[in-house]
Amino acid sequence: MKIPVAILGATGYTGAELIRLIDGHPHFTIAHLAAHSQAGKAAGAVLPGCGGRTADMTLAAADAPLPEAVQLVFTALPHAAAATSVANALSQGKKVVDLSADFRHQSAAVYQQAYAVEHPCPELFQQAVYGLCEHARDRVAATSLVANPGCYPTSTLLPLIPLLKAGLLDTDGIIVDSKSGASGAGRSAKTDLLYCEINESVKAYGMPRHRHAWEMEEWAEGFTGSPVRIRFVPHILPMTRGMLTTLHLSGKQVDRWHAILQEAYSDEPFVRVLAAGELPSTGGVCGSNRCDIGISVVGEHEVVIVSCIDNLLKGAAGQAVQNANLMFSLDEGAGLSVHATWP
Ligand SMILES: NC(=O)C1=CN([C@@H]2O[C@H](COP(=O)(O)OP(=O)(O)OC[C@H]3O[C@@H](n4cnc5c(N)ncnc54)[C@H](OP(=O)(O)O)[C@@H]3O)[C@@H](O)[C@H]2O)C=CC1
Ligand SMILES: CC(=O)N[C@@H](CCC(=O)OP(=O)(O)O)C(=O)O
Repeated sequence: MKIPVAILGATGYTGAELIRLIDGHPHFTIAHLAAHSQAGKAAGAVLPGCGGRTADMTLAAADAPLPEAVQLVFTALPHAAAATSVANALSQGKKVVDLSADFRHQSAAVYQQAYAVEHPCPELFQQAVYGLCEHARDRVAATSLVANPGCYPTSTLLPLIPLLKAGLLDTDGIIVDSKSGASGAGRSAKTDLLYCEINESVKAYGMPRHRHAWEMEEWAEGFTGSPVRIRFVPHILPMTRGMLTTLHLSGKQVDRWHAILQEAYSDEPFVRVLAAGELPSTGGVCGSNRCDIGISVVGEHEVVIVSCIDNLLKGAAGQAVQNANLMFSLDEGAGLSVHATWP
């Protein structure tokens, strides 16, 4: 018997990716799909990529009661809107993986600083686990609420955490420069994301402090005990999906850093540390749940690290399924691919 799953926010980009992953999953099955402005329509009428019998499912309203049989709920809703759906699902005894930012912070004060809105249910912060799977397995397995990490923080924290743990990084003034495909901004139309405005163009945004800078700093310290100061500049590129993050780092014993990262992730199917000096590309990871990390020593104390993920997979729906697998004591890689859709 497969485990029945609900996806709230099924008509968005991450929702569509969740449908694809859950429909192909050996242990989960889709029992309920919900949307907001598109509620009442068939999934296939709103999602051109959705096929099979799932395309005929009617989209419920995001706040409609969940079927009793549902054991797991993915909330792929905008931040602030997600929190109340999460609270409702938990009160009905469901496990929840929340893809929004609503439970990624440890205090309402930090959330409010980063998102400029008051949190609707801060009492749930206590039970939320920040689901960066490779560093939070045991806690994820033991909770009913996983806060799925943001895409930029995932691509930043995976290379940073082992080096911080080794105590070799200068922690003051880490520069994180990221590039994202336009699907990172979601499906709702925004004028600055029109084809004519992003095609043949690259732009930086989110300055002076993008909301993910708080998340990166909070969890770099949360996982390692080392307070860090991060200057983060995101960019949007004229491509659909993929994320490339370049970290400009300094510290000591830089000749050891490659080995430290390799050792940290040698048994991890979804994190690949490339040979010394080799750098990754988004094309090498898109379609997979992998994070590829490349490292280049550029001075006696200076290093450039480049990490790549698919923002919709390891940066969102893929990591969400990885977390769900852990919550249900399944094979962590069930339903996920280590292979990209290359070329
Ligand atoms: N895109 C990405 O790469 C990543 C996204 N995320 C996060 O995942 C969540 C979903 O993102 P994404 O799929 O890109 O978003 P989209 O904008 O593509 O989709 C949003 C979804 O939420 C529904 N929705 C919109 N407004 C409301 C509302 N007020 N109440 C309830 N439901 C609503 C929409 O329904 P309808 O279509 O019916 O209006 C749609 O299903 C967000 O919190 C986002 O920050 C996290 C990591 C990466
Ligand atoms: C390109 C783009 O706009 N990206 C989004 C980040 C992706 C996202 O959805 O953010 P969460 O991970 O916090 O949910 C942004 O900068 O706000």
